[in-house]
Amino acid sequence: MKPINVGLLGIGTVGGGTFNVLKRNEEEITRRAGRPIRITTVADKNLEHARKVTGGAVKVTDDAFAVVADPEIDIVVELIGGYGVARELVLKAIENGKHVVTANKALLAVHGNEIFAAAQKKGVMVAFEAAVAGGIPIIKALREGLTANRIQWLAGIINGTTNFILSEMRDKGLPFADVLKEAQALGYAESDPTFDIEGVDAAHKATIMSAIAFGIPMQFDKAHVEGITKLESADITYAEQLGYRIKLLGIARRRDNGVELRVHPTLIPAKRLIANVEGAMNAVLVQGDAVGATLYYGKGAGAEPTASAVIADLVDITRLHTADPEHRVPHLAFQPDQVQDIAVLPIDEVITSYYLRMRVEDKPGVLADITRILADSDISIDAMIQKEPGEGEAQTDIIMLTHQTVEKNANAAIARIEALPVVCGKVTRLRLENLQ
Ligand SMILES: NC(=O)c1ccc[n+]([C@@H]2O[C@H](COP(=O)([O-])OP(=O)(O)OC[C@H]3O[C@@H](n4cnc5c(N)ncnc54)[C@H](O)[C@@H]3O)[C@@H](O)[C@H]2O)c1
Ligand SMILES: N[C@@H](CCO)C(=O)O
Ligand code: NA
Repeated sequence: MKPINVGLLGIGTVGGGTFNVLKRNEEEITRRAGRPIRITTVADKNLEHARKVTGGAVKVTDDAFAVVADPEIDIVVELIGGYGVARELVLKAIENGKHVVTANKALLAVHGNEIFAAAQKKGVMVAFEAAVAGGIPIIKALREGLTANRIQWLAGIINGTTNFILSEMRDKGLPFADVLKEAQALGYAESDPTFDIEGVDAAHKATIMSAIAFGIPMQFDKAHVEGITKLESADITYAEQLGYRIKLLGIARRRDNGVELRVHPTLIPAKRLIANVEGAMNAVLVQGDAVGATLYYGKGAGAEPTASAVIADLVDITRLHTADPEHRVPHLAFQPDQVQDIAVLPIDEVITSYYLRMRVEDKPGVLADITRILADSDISIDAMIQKEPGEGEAQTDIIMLTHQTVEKNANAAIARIEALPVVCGKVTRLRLENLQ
């Protein structure tokens, strides 16, 4: 059996994992793929490290462009990351007629439309299972397993670093900065960890999933992105008291007038399975009209879990590459000429429930003033806590959970509440999803 030849660009965390798993499970993988998958060349700008990992078994170079131009290479695996050189290398590989496997969600969310169009034109495959939720086969599930369904919404814990931070802060009371350093040492974080903690990485992944779920282009620039850096521990505690957990969720939801695409800290009922996903684990909940709710769980980051997805893509390509391009699974689940230009809704138009925390004067009638404003705006209250003021304190906290409303309506009501003389400072507002 003639091996399929792979050029590996970047042998860091994921590249190293890919190299090792491919070697360890070589026989089993060959039995599945139908022919050996052989890494023939590794390109990494850190030559010494690349030589150490590969142990002299393959050709090592610091010139990734030479690899994408090498006529012997059938598949290029891009594990460098970022939008710069990675974009150039992927486009060059496609131009040279090579299939591409990438774990680079940033690249696909921002330049995916260009990359998939180029691949389509050239008749090559671009596979990216590792780009969303690492080892969980969520791309496969959305693209192939759920094709009978009109997918209504999906919501996922799709950033291991932030889920790890939230879990460790809640369980062990550890400070944010210390836990972030630990996540970096464990290889979960992006090279720029602000992408993790500010929600950008999760938004890249949600963007990719929204395209496959709804048959729309990548619209990362329209996604609403909020991270966990402004989250206060008081809200994590109050949420627990009300029976909720706070998770950084990536949400994509079909509405009559467009698609919601948003990442933000979200209260979810503690009794939901997904609320109990802890540490660096990921989980994605997908609601289809025929299948109902389905939940996908597993390791979303780290060397070997991510390598698992990279290699699954290599096997898929090995099996399919001799197939007529017309008969392959479409890159983005829908046939390329069937992608619909459905717009992502501005965040003001999103429909969700809210958690509101406000500091108020401990005076009669305060609660009545606040509930009147909410009633005027047609916002129902679902649950409430009013704290006793501390010893000698003239102020106290009120926490409310509301029913669903359009965000602009909630914002207008909150502005009126903040204008009340008995309300001190800003109202803390978090979104809440029941995920049903
Ligand atoms: N680490 C994870 O758990 C994880 C999970 C899923 C997806 N990803 C994605 O996988 C990709 C790789 O991530 P990683 O964590 O392995 O990163 P990494 O920083 O550990 O590895 C990147 C490697 O690329 C090399 N490199 C950088 N510029 C280069 C260039 N111009 N030419 C050749 N080599 C170059 C670096 O020397 C390094 O060895 C990123 O797109 C990341 O978002 C990572
Ligand atoms: N930085 C990412 C890696 C996996 O994509 C995370 O923490 O989930
Ligand atoms: Na995946």
